[in-house]
Amino acid sequence: MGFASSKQFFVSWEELHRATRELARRQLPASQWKGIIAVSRGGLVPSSILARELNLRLVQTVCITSYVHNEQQKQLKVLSAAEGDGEGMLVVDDLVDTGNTAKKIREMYPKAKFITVYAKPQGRDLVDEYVADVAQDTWIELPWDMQLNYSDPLCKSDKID
Ligand SMILES: O=P(O)(O)OC[C@H]1O[C@H](OP(=O)(O)OP(=O)(O)O)[C@H](O)[C@@H]1O
Ligand code: HPA
Ligand SMILES: [Mg+2]
Repeated sequence: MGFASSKQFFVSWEELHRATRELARRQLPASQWKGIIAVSRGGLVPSSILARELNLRLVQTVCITSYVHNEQQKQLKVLSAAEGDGEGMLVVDDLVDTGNTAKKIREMYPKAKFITVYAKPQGRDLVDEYVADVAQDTWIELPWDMQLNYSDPLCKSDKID
């Protein structure tokens, strides 16, 4: 779990799909968009769903990796990036948390519309549009990071011989 997060919000594939379709609906008419820039990796699945819904065939990526520097500060490194200033493009990420990634994206693509599925308070003003609010102290568990597991019932039945 991420530091500074005391709670967890578990997102199923169905819920992610529903929320991302809602995000797509809000981007109509699709004719205003040239394509999508997916913020890899978290933005890849939402971008695929958006591209299908909006019938956009141009899907590019910006590949950013973050690592913790000096035990505290998150540093970002851009491994590869779609060219241009983002004009006519939707830049898509799964979520905004502290807003570090969003700040970098805005610098790189000042003319793009930056959208995410989930947003926490610290970063939400940096996003042009998002679907669901999540509290700052809550870690979002995304479906590709989870698996189905057996869960014990709340009450165990006594064994009958
Ligand atoms: O608002 P922030 O605090 O910057 O956090 C949000 C970013 O963090 C996650 O990506 P991460 O850098 O963990 O890499 P990933 O997409 O490859 O999982 C998420 O996908 C966002 O891109
Ligand atoms: N969940 C998953 N990845 C993240 C989060 C989160 O809440 N915040 C930053 N990266
Ligand atoms: Mg990411």
